[in-house]
Order: sequence, then C-alpha cells, then structure tokens
Amino acid sequence: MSAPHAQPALLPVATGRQVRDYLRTLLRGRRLLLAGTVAAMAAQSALALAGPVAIGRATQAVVDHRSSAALAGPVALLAAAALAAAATGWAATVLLARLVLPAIARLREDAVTTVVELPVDAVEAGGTGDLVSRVSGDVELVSDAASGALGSFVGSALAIVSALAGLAALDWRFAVAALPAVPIQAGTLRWYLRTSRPIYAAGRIADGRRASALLTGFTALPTLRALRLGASQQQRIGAASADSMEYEFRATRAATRFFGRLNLAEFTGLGAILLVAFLLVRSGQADVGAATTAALFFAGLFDPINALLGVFDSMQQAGAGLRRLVGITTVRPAAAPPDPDPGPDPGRRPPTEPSLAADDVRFGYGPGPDVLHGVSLRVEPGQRLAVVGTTGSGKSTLASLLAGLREPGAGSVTFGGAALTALDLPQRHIALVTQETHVFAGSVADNLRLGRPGAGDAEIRAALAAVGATAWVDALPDGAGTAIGGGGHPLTAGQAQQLALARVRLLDPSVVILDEATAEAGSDAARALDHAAAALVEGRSAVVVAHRFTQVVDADAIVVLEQGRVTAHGTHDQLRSAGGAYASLWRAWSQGRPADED
Ligand SMILES: Nc1ncnc2c1ncn2[C@@H]1O[C@H](COP(=O)(O)OP(=O)(O)OP(=O)(O)O)[C@@H](O)[C@H]1O
Repeated sequence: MSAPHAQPALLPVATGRQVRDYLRTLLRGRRLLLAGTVAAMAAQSALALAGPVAIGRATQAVVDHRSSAALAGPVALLAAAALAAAATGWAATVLLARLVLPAIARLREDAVTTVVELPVDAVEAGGTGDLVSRVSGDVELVSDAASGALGSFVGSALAIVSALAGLAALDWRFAVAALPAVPIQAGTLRWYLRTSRPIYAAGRIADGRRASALLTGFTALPTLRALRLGASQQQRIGAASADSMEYEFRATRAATRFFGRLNLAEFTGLGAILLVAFLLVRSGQADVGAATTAALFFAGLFDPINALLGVFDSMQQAGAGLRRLVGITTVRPAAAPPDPDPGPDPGRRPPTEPSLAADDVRFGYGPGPDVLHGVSLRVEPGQRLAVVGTTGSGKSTLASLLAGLREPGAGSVTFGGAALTALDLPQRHIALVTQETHVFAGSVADNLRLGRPGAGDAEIRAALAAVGATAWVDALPDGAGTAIGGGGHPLTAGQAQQLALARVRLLDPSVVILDEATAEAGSDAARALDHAAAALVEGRSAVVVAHRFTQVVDADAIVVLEQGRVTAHGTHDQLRSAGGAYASLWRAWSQGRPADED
C-alpha cells in the first residue's frame, strides 16, 4: 500500500432534496405525459396476467376431460391479451422516450452550461479530472439509466404489484402463502441498499480521483519527465486505480450475495404456494386450474423481481451520478436550471456605467497564503491602465480577477458598479487575452468566428488585417479556410496570438485585458503583436499587464504591483521621476532592450 496522498476537495455532491428539486424542474409541464406513461406501463403489466389465467383454464379443461372446443376461450384470451400487450407496450415505450429523452438532453445542456460558467477556482480546487468524470461518466450513467433501466425498473415494479393483486383475486390464501417470501426479499433489499449505496457513491468518487490522477499525469508529462517524477506519479495513479477497483469488487460481492438470498426467497414462496394449493385442491376449495394459475402468478414474479433488483445497480449508480451532476450546479446557484420566465432581476441588469474597479481585493490560491493584499484600482471608460511589477508580484492573478475568471476572497471587483459575480456573462463586456492561447480545431475563420458567430468573410478579413495577419493567412494553402489546431496546419506562437487578438476584436468587448499577450514572441513578431494589441485596445478601456515597456510608456495610468500590493500609481513620467520600483524596472528594461525597439 502506498503512502496516502493529499486529495483535492472535490466539487460538491447534491443532497437528496436538491436532486428532487432539480427533477421537479425538469418535469415541469410534463405531468400529463408522466401520467400517460405510467398508465400505459400499468396496463401492460396487468395484461401479462392473462397468460397464467389462460393456462390455468386450459389445465382445468384437461383435468375435467372436456372437449378440445373448451380450449377456444383460453386461446382467444391469450391472443387478445398478446395483441393488447403489444399495443400498450409500444405506447409505453414511445411515451417513456418522449418523457425521458428531452429531460436527458436538458440535463446534459445544464451540466455543460454550468461547467462553462464555473469559476476557475472551483474547477482548480476540485481537480479537472473530477469535472471531466462528472460531465462524461456521470452523464453517461444517468442517460443510460434513464433510457434503459428506468423503464425496466418501473415496469417490473408494476408487474410485481399486478401479480400480487392477481394472487389475492384468485384466493386470499394464495396471497397469504406468498407472504413468507416478502420479509426475506424486503430484508435482502434493505441489506443490499444499505451495503451497496455507500459502495457506489464512494466508487464514483474514487473514479473521479483516478481520472484526476490520470489527467494530471498527462498534462504535467513534460514536467514529470524533466524532474524524473514519472515513477511517483505512476504510483499515485496506481493507488487511485486500486482504490477504484476495490469498490468494483465490493459492489460485485454484494450483488452476488444479494441474488443468492433472493433465490432463497423464491424457494420459500413457491414451496408455500404449492403446499397451500395442494391443501385447497385436496379439500375441494380450489380447482387445479386456479392452483396452476396461482403457481404461475408467483413464478411470474421471479423475472420482474430479478429485473427490478438487477437494475437497482444501474439505478443506484445513476442516483450517485445524478447527485454529483446536480452538485456542479450548486457551486454557483445562479447556474441552477433556469426558470423558463426568470422575470426582472435588478441584481443581474447590465451595468449602466462601464468602468471597471477593484476595491480592496484580497486573493489567495486555495488554502495557500494571500497573493493579493488589498488591491484597489479603477479603469475609467476608454482609459488604458498598465500594470507592471516583477515576476510573481500578482499581475496575472489580478488580471484574472478583473476578467471575472476568479472571485476575490475579500473586497470586490465591479463593472459599472455591479459585482462581476452578479453579472450575467461578463465575458460579453470584458475579454482577457493571455499568452496561453488555444488554437481550436477548425479553419482560421472558424477560430475567429468563436468571437462573433455568423461573422461574414469581410468581417473576418478586416479582423485579420487589424492584427496584421493578412499576409501569412493568405499564404496558407486555403487562406482563411485552412484547417489549424488539432493536427491541422501548425502555427507559431506569435501567429496563434494574432488570431487570439483578432478573435477578441470580433467579440468587441468594452474592456480588454491583455496579460503579457506579446511576451512569448521573438522581436519581429513582438513588434507586430504590439501593433495588433494597440489596434485592439484602441477605443475601449484596457488593462495591459506587461514587462515590455513599449506597451506601458504611453498608458493613461500605470500601477506598480509589488508582492501583491499596489505601491505606486501615476503616468510614466511621474513614476520615472519618482524613483522607486518603476524607475528601476524602466532602467533595467531600457538598458537591455534591442537598439531598434521604440
Ligand atoms: N494557479 C496557481 N496556484 C497557486 N499559486 C499560484 C497560481 N498562479 C500563481 N500563483 C502564485 O501567485 C503569486 C502571483 O503569481 P502571478 O502569476 O499572478 O504573478 P505575476 O506577477 O503575473 O508573475 P509573472 O510576471 O511571472 O507572470 C506567485 O507567488 C505565484 O507562485
């Protein structure tokens, strides 16, 4: 057994009540469909009783030595019941699909929408693997159960009720004879639920941890290799896998014992029914036909009981999955299933005065120490604010808070007076460009249209021209139609940055935050990107985080960040003549800069 590893605080799991509330919202306005589905399934179960009744009557006819004409009635009953059962079965399947499939689609949409809107901190705290296992594995579990096991579960439950009612209708003593099986079945079920529920819930959590460990292994591969840490990560993955496997073994062991105990219940119940039937027939209180029907009714319970309890596995796993999925939506209550008519909500109105402000903002990553200690600043409409500071002073952290990607631990970030967290989709107003630009699989134009879906060719060309990318895009095999990203035509870091800037230009936010967007590039490319960034910033409010002073000197205002605190604020000339950290940074940069840099 390996040493225990610190485990991330996973995303929350919803309570039973939260899941019920969510399901109620999903089924809102579909009550009639629900009732119709249950009615069709109940009719199908009742019709299944016709088989044992017809066989009982046929048996009695043989016992009574009646002519073969006496079989006509039971045969007609069988045929009519089979036709009616087929019709109700078809109706039940169609209605169930109409009820369940849109609900599953909505669940998937809600899960994805919520995930897209989750604060970065919540995702980081829980581990990306946990999130991936929820939106893939758990969604699959719930979808599969809803489209398969759920129908089987409800159908079997109704079949059991019908068979028990049929037994009682034949002779109450048959129903009484079946009773000894019930406590064994009930006890078995209770034991199974008590034993397996925590196993499944813990098993899904262990799956999430395994996915987290695997994902960390993949994403951190270069670092792990560079530091020769592969073996310890492998050990971590091995421990997580062993944990997850152990839960599978425990679940299988519980299921095997469960079915063994059920066989005992079947043996006991059928034995008692046959004994009662024998006594009733011998004393002339029941005929052989009724006894046959009773035995068949009881034997007819085996399949639905096994099916019901068999799908309990999937239903329980789906229940655990559903609680984890609904749990995601509880991270940010505003992202819960939206009300069809939310009505006016003063807290979520778009801001009237678009100035971006941080007020006494404190922030730390997870349980670690604060990296921002009471930062306050204000970006007036149309103003360009530059943020400078040494490595690790908190510039990128501040940028992500100003963009609404992270939430301050204390203090507030507001846009037009409204807290960013209360705004609906702040990205429409505020866009962040970092040096980590992702090239999406698709054409150059597709990559740009993410900023403005439906943008025409002329708009795409204008955006490319504005960031100085026309020449190299035209030189690609299919121009803006060339496939890039995910195995497509390779791009340099500078080209990917240019596309990111062009995309944001199409998005046309009121505030743009540039976080060292040009730092990665070589000197020629850096100059091109500086121009592209300047074009993007033109006419809107901007926060520019940069080490390159070409982006700083003509800013309207500059803040200097040192160890998470704003230590100076002013224009380039003011800060330069004031000495201090800014003057040293300026001196260091101007002495080291290339001769042709302006
Ligand atoms: N995801 C993270 N988890 C934990 N700590 C982090 C994380 N990102 C940054 N930090 C820490 O927060 C502090 C501020 O980092 P930040 O990246 O904001 O500084 P920066 O001024 O942008 O640095 P640089 O110029 O090198 O990009 C540093 O001590 C850094 O180690």
